[in-house]
Amino acid sequence: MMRNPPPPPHLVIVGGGLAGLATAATLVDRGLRITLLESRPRLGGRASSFTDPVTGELVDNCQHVSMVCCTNLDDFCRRVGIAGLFRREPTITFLGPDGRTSTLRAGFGPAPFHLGGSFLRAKYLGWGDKMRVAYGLARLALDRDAGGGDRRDESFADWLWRHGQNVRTIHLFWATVLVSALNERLDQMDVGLARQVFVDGFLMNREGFQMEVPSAPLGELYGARLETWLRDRGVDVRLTTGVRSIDADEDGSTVRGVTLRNGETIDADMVVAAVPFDRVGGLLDPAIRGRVPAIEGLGRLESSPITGVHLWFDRPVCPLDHAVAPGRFLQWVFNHTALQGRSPKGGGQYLQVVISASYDLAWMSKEMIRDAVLADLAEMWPAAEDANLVRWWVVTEHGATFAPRPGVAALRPPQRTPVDGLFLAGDWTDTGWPATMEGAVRSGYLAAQGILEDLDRPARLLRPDLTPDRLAGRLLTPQADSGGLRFAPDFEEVSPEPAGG
Ligand SMILES: Cc1cc2nc3c(=O)[nH]c(=O)nc-3n(C[C@H](O)[C@H](O)[C@H](O)COP(=O)(O)OP(=O)(O)OC[C@H]3O[C@@H](n4cnc5c(N)ncnc54)[C@H](O)[C@@H]3O)c2cc1C
Repeated sequence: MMRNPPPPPHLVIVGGGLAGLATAATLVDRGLRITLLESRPRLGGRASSFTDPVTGELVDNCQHVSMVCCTNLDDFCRRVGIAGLFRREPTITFLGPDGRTSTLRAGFGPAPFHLGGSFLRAKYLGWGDKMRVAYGLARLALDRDAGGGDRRDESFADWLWRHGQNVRTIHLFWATVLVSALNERLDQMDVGLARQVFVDGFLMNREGFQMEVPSAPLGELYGARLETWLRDRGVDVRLTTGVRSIDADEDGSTVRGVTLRNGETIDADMVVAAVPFDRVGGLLDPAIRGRVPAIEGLGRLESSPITGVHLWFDRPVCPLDHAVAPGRFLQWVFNHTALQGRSPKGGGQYLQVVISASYDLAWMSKEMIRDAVLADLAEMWPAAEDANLVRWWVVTEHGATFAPRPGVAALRPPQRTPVDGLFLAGDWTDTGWPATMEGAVRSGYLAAQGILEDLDRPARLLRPDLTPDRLAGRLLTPQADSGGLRFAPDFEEVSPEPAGG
C-alpha cells in the first residue's frame, strides 16, 4: 500500500519586520510550510509608512537609507524583486555651518585613500582640523582591537579625546558621520561599532560609502510588495495577528507552536521570534525562558530615539537632492520631490529631515521641534524663510534602535537557541552589525541557515561583506599579514530579478 508522504515541516515566523521577512524570503520554495504572523495591519516593522489621514498618501515613519556595503540587504531586495526601486547616490553633499557646500565622492587613488581628495577639499573643516581628523582616522583604522581588551567600557568620545581630537573635530566631523550611522551620542557609543562604520563603510572599498535611497515609500517596498511576493509563493501571511506566547513541551526543551492573542493555538515544528528585543522575553513561556539565559541580558539593552520631520512647502526650498548639515540642530535633509517625485498638491516641495539619537529633544513639543528645524532650513536656504508650510509631521520613534553602548556585543544573543526548533531574529541579535536594515536581514538569513541545518539541508545564505580593495584589504583586515581576503565565496548565488517583482 502507498504511504502518504509526511507533511512538510511547519515554520511559524513571529514578526513581519525585515528580519522576519528575510527569513521567510530565503526559505520559500524549500519544502516548508511557512506562516508569518504580524501584529500590525502591515508588514515592514520599523521600516514602514503610515497613511496620512488628510491626504491619504503614504508617509514613511522616517527616512531610511542604506549603503553599498550593506550586501545582505541588497541581496534581499534583489531576491524579492525590489532592487530597482532604490537610487544610488555616488556623492554625499555637506552644507557647512557657513553655508558652503562640500561633496564626498571617490576620487583618484585606491581604497582606503579614495576619499582623501574630497576630505582635503571639505570647506567646513580647517587645515588644522583635517590633520587632526586624519591622525584620528589612521589610529582608528589601524587599531584592529579598538574597543576591545581592557578598554571595553570606554566610550567613543573618550577614545577620541585620547587620540588628540578636540571639540571642533568631534562636533563637525566625528559626530556628523557617526551619530546618524549608529543612532547614538558619541559619549555613549561603542568604539568597535564606530570603527566598523569607518572601516567597512568608508575605507575598505571605493563604493562602500555610497548611499542607496528608496525611490518609493517604505510601506510600498517592504509592505505591499513583500506581502504579494510572499503570498504568491505560498507563505500564509496573517496581518493584525498578535502572538501572545511561544510555547514548548513541558520541560521547555522543544518548541511546540504559538498561542495568539485571541486564544487560537498554532502548532509548529520551528518558530522564529523576529520581534523587537524588548518584546521577546514576554513571549517565551517560562519553561523556555529558563533554558535561554541570553534573554536575561536583553533586559540590559537600551533604546535610542530618532526624530523624523516631514515638511511640505508651497514652493521649492532646497536646491539639492539631499544634504548633511554638520554642526546644526537638524542632521540630514532629504528632498522627496527630487528623490521620489512627490510634492504637495498644486506644486511645491516635500522635505524629510532626520535627527538621530534625539535624546535632547525629549523636552520639546512637536511645534518647537518643527520651528527649530525651520530656523535651520532658513539659514541653509533663504527660500525657506519666504515659503509657506502647507503641512507637517514630527514623528519620534523612542525605541528606534537598540543603543550601541560600550560592550553591547556581549548582550546580543545568537539566532540559534538551546531550545529545539526555536530561533531568534532581529537587528538586536548577534550579527556584528549595528541596528540597521542590513543587521535585521543578516539576522533573518542566519536564522534561516540554522533552520536548514536542522533539516539536514545546509546552505550558506549569508552574503559576504563587500570585497575589500587590494590595498585596503592588506592594511585593514585581520589577515593583513597574509594578504588574504576575509571570505571565501561559498554562498548561494541569487540571480538579479527585474524591478517591480
Ligand atoms: C525612525 C527610524 C529610522 C531608521 N533609519 C534607518 C536607516 O536609515 N537605515 C537603516 O539601515 N536602518 C534604519 N533604522 C533601523 C531599521 O528600521 C531597523 O533596524 C530594522 O527595520 C529592524 O527590523 P527588525 O525586523 O529587526 O525589527 P522590527 O522592524 O521592529 O520588526 C518586528 C516586528 O514584530 C512585530 N511584532 C512585535 N510583537 C509581536 C507579536 N507579539 N506578534 C506578532 N508580531 C509582533 C512588530 O509589529 C514588527 O513588525 C531606522 C529605524 C527607525 C525606527
